[in-house]
Amino acid sequence: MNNAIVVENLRKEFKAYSSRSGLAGAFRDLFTRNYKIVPAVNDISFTVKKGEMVGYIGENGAGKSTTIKMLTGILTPTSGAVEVNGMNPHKEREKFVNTIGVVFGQRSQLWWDIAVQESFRLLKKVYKVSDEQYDEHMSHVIETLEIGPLLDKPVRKLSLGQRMRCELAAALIHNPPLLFLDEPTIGLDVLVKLKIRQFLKEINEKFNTTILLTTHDLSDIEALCDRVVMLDEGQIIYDGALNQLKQSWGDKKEVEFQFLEQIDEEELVFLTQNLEAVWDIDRRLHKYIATVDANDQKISELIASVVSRFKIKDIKIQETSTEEIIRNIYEKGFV
Ligand SMILES: Nc1ncnc2c1ncn2[C@@H]1O[C@H](COP(=O)(O)OP(=O)(O)OP(=O)(O)O)[C@@H](O)[C@H]1O
Repeated sequence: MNNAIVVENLRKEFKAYSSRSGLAGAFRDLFTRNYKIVPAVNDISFTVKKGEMVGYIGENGAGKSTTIKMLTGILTPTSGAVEVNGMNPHKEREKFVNTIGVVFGQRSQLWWDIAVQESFRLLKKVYKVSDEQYDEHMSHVIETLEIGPLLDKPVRKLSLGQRMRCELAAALIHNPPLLFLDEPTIGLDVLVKLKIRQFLKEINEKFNTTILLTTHDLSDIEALCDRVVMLDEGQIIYDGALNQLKQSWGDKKEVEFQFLEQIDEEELVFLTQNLEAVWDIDRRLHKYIATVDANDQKISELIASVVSRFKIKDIKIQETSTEEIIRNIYEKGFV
């Protein structure tokens, strides 16, 4: 068995009630069955190999958390099949939960009012981890994530960055072969982010831990994942190497024109007709940022025509960043 996750035609439908206002409206909707069925996850299929670190990305509401909830057994699929670590997450629950670790960045897994080490102790019991296993594994985790001084503090007294490091440590108490991380670096400062990324790389290398990572921070994905699965309105729109995604855009570059003065509507039409996509305009600074085909001949012709027509202050050309590539895929559907 080489796969950690196998998803086949997975679907989750929710009832979307037509929002009548107030409690009475909500009850009326419920009893009059005034709702539409909306697929949050729409017949998706993908596999993740053991030891892979995969970025699971998509805009708000794309269906990422719903997928993770089905993969961890929190939600039951409407249809389709899921196999995680060779098991159905809804059967053999006790055995199953021992093989996964979960971090939901937006929701605490730790008990709010008790000291972190008490939470750890309770989880150790839940997962039936022996004292020896705990000491051997967790002393390293605690040291690497630098959470030793936090262990006797109640969770409610921790900062977000401190709590997230403790959440990650808690997900690792039983050293699971598979980690689901749903926005683990949300709201964290750069140093904590770097620490968490470094740590994830380390456990992946040391234990061959499989990681499915959901984040809106593409620098997390670039730092950790070779592969991305991209979701849009519940459907997979890209599944492949991050590098390949970049290469498919290798023939495009971004050009920033800064003019000396405001250009008028007619000139803007000329500009948009000659550029592939103008996507950012700062009228105050007379700046226009656009994607162009990276064919050198075409770029120099374009620049010559712009220079002859406008009073130019500055022109900058650069490779399109991954962030822009992905934004453009969502906006324009290019892959
Ligand atoms: N319990 C629920 N009942 C009804 N609709 C739901 C429920 N949970 C999620 N949805 C809907 O399903 C869709 C997908 O939501 P989901 O939370 O999976 O998106 P997401 O990709 O994780 O978004 P985000 O990046 O904002 O966290 C959304 O339209 C959401 O409103």
